[in-house]
Amino acid sequence: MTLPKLNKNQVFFGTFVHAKHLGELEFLHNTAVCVDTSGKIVAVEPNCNQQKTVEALYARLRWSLEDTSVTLGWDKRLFFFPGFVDTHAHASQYPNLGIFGKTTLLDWLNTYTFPTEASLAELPKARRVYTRCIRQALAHGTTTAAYYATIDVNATNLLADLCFSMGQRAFVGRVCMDHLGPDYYRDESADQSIAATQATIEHIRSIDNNFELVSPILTPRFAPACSSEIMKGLSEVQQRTQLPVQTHISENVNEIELVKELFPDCKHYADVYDTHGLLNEKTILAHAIHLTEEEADLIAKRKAKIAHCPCSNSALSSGVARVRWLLEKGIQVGLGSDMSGGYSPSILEAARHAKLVSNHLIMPGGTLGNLSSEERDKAKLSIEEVLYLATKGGAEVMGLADKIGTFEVGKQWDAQLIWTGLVPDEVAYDDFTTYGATDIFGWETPDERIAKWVFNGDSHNVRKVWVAGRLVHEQLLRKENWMDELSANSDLDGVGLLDD
Ligand SMILES: O=c1[nH]c(=O)c2nc[nH]c2[nH]1
Ligand SMILES: [Zn+2]
Repeated sequence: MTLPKLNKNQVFFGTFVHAKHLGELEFLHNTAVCVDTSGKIVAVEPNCNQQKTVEALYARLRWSLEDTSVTLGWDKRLFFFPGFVDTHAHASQYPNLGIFGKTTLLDWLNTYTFPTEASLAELPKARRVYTRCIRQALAHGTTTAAYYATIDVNATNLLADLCFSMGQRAFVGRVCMDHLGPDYYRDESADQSIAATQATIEHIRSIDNNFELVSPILTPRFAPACSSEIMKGLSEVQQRTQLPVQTHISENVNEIELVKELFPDCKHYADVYDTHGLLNEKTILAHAIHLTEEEADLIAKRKAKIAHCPCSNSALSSGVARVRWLLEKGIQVGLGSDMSGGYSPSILEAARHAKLVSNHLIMPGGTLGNLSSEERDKAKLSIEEVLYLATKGGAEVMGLADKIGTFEVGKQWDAQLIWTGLVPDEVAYDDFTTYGATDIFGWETPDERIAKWVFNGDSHNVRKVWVAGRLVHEQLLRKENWMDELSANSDLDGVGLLDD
């Protein structure tokens, strides 16, 4: 199968905000973005006048009014933002969001995680869990995700089917683990694990043969759960298929001790993956908290990527990753929800948490608390930086930077429409939608509006979400065309409409 073409071209009008470079947000006001029927951006026209632009653009693109649908975002409380990229998420752990008590990694796996993952061999349950996971991720603006499923082939295939049918761009990995896991949840052997992985690759090829939307990803769970044979086998599959790889590294101090015991001939944790042929530019390593200088240098040399998972790192008391240090080594970093080590499906939550834990790192008593004040200030991440990690950084980590992450000609229309105002009572479904948490008065600068959204926003701000040009989520409101009416009546300075 291939993705069917859309039946219309599309033009989106309004303000577009994106991060083309680390630490910089670009605001494109009064802009039109044109998307063709393959979901690709074919024109970005700043400073446009709606009527004139439509006429000129349609002439240039040879589009006609009948073939084109228009989405208006003419209101200062609205902006388009690139869809979020979740570089590390366990879809199979979705029912456990928020449930972790006082556990740390290794007892958390045994207490909560392995029983839940094993239970998804029951396909009706897997369907419920995966459907709700994808729906929530889309509703939070996540247009692309790197998912771990479980060891079960049928349930993994089901996750891939659901991503494809619900329209989420995804990497879907069958979890490989022939060691450490309990008897009831472990691969029988390395050979069986590789054959099962191969079966999921074939299945995904059968639903999306060019891996346009959904792609397989090789998924050795983490070194302590994998024999040398399984890792070597997966490396051979990777050399043959060029598929991406995802795994965990250096998350927890007890885990690192375990890796030393299990692989005494390896120099360190990163060396385990390197000597088994799994450390290369297609590898996504989650956490990377306690890496040594030598490990980080090796990761940089191999061009492997890092999924920073701050919500999980805090929830499981794992530690604080030194993101600035990783970035300065030239390592590409994205954000991961790591549900359900992380407590939230939201990459906006991961972004705000990434900012806050970078402050923790340099507080008195923090890992970098003894640095000079200049160096401490540098270690902190800015809002612009965490939004870059949430979008373009994530795209780089997933090897998709030529396709997604910013609003540029040639990229796919993977986007979210964000609303930062109040919603009239007659339109909202509940009080929370009416009042929201992002309360814009109207006097804020564009940067301040973004800051208020980053620290107070959630899925209530996400009005519409598109992947590859397809509308995949729309927030339910009582009055369906409320947004269009608002834009049509807006004088571009509509803030204050609802003020007391
Ligand atoms: O955060 C994590 N979640 C997991 O499921 C896992 N498995 C191994 N290591 C892990 N870390
Ligand atoms: Zn994880």
